[in-house]
Amino acid sequence: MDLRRTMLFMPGNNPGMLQNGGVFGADALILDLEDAVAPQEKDAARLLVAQALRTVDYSTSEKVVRINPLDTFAREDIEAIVPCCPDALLVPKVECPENIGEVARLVAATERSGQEPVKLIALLETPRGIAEAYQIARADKRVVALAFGAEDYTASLGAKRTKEGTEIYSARAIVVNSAAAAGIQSIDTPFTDVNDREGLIADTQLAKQLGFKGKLTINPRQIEDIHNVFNPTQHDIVWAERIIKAIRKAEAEGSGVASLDGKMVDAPIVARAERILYLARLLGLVEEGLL
Ligand SMILES: CC(C)(COP(=O)(O)OP(=O)(O)OC[C@H]1O[C@@H](n2cnc3c(N)ncnc32)[C@H](O)[C@@H]1OP(=O)(O)O)[C@@H](O)C(=O)NCCC(=O)NCCSC(=O)C[C@@](O)(CC(=O)O)C(=O)O
Ligand SMILES: [Mg+2]
Repeated sequence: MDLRRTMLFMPGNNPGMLQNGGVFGADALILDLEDAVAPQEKDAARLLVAQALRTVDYSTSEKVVRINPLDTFAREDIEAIVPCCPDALLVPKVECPENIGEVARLVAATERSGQEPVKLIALLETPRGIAEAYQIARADKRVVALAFGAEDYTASLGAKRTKEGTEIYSARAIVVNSAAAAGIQSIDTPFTDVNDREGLIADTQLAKQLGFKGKLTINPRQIEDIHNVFNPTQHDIVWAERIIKAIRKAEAEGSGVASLDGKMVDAPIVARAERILYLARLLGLVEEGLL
């Protein structure tokens, strides 16, 4: 599983940000050719992003490029960017599975032989995209995640954005459920007030509670807080270890159900504990081979 707790946007027309992106420890970096770049700067940004992919060391961060929508500059973006070996493309304003099919076809036609296949992440930010989320998630084997964009979504709805996010609750739930049904990740919308730490933490906790596996990120100062929310706590890890021990003991005694602190422990609880320990091992929070 690829970690995508944070996916940091870097405007594709900002050489300083593109140069420094690797030092912040984001799980993924999104070199943006879409909304962060004005129409008259698209050509220059495409060249800059291609150059950055070839020359900048982004350390362990996944390299993702947000291309433009199919009805604008997607073809030019794919032709210029795919040969520079990004790990994935973030495809904005995806409305139907055919959009993904078309991008996948263009990517396949551009990839060089022997090149690692470029993954796709579908950004759902329109009412129709939300309505077709599951079909989009299953549209092509390259699709590894659904991401949610609340600003464009609420603009299309004509709904007012609030800090509490009641207006995006149902769309968030659909994105999470559709991604899980298709066996891929879901990534939440960015929190746009970079000076409101408390708000960011609360919004990320809500996203995690709903089932999201990460959050789009717009500023390096947001990374640590988002990681802290998505990382398993020491309390989670201790709980998960106790669950695994309890179920192993029950199994040794011929039972599939255990009891811990008076609560039933069965398969879904064990699966949750295993996920916590898997993530903890991936993050180096517990020793390899423990349990
Ligand atoms: C928000 C702000 C202006 C704040 O500026 P500030 O100046 O206050 O930041 P400071 O913290 O003071 O910066 C301290 C130091 O960090 C450097 N630094 C800052 N940000 C950095 C970064 N991202 N990458 C690398 N470096 C960075 C900076 O250069 C400085 O370096 P230095 O001068 O050397 O000290 C700035 O972060 C920024 O531009 N973010 C990216 C915004 C963006 O990409 N938006 C489009 C994508 S979202 C989108 O499209 C979603 C959606 O699709 C979804 C939907 O639909 O909902 C939609 O449609 O909305
Ligand atoms: Mg958008």
